[in-house]
Amino acid sequence: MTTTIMVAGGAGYIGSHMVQTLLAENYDVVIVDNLSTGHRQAVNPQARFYEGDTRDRQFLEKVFSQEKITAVIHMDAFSIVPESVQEPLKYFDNNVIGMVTLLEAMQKHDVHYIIFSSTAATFGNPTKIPVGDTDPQDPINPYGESKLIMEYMMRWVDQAYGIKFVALRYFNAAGALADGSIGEDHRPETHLIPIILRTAVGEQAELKIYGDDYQTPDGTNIRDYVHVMDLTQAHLLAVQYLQAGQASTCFNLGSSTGFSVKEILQAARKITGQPIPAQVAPRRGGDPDILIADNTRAKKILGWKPRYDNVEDIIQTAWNWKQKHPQGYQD
Ligand SMILES: O=c1ccn([C@@H]2O[C@H](COP(=O)(O)OP(=O)(O)O[C@H]3O[C@H](CO)[C@H](O)[C@H](O)[C@H]3O)[C@@H](O)[C@H]2O)c(=O)[nH]1
Repeated sequence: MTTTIMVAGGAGYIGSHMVQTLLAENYDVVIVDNLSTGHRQAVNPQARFYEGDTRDRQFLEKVFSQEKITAVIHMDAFSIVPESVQEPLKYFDNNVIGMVTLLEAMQKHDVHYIIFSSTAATFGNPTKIPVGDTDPQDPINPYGESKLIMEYMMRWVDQAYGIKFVALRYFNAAGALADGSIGEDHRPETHLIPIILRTAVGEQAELKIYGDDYQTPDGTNIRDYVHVMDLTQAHLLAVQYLQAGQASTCFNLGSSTGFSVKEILQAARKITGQPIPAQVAPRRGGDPDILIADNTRAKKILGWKPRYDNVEDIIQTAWNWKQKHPQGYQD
């Protein structure tokens, strides 16, 4: 019997890669996306696409009535940290209210499984590195707070209605499908690797390195870059984990290796063969010194095996995408 999976946010960066992984594994896929940050061109034609907003009860009612959904992969959220600080209500409205209506529809239509895109931002400034799955969560921005609220909501909803969840807390999602056919296209773009590659092709004069006075060996922030296709594999395993009757839980998803901004820049210079000018600028604000995941539990319990263990390989896939789509998606 085919299993139908709804990907909320399936036209977004991670969502479009998720859809690709599910289709490759012969799942039947339903995409829900309002295209506010996703792209029509990123919608995989092999999936059934419903254009609409997860906060819209009538819209969700239509989708859940027409489709027999086994599990929801919820990747639909705003995720720009500085924007969330400027406009917190926009984040609580989109992220938290969207989760309320989605869980309501799931309850009404007897959908028992949800895999949720959470974030390292739920930890705030971590109490230790690497960050373990059960370490204290204390967000320092509304984006992280909204995702933590969503984690809590799912716990209560599981208790009340038996909807099982796996929350996957991504560290720094990066890279693209290896053939460069889909990739990362945020507007505005705030993420390090796409900005570096934009600088490599001369679209931007120089990379601004936001601070070199952090408590790290070269003074720049250290992050844990994890390939987007490795993230999607973890979601697939999480669906299977819940279908096997396992308990709701949360996992940190990262490579468990950290790279500084300067190290990423060096790796990108090597991959692209371009000089990529860079200049140290003031701190951007809200950046913890170091974020590295402890991925032991995800590996042990889900059987997750990240395939990209080399940051140059990750950057290479992002470069493939950039070279094939210099202007990103055309919609
Ligand atoms: O032009 C730039 C862009 C980024 N950086 C630096 O590069 C590092 C990575 O920045 P990103 O914006 O690529 O990623 P973040 O670590 O800020 O954010 C990621 O992790 C967050 C959780 O901590 C959220 O989940 C967020 O959505 C996700 O993209 C940071 O030290 C940042 O200061 C620069 O120096 N220059």
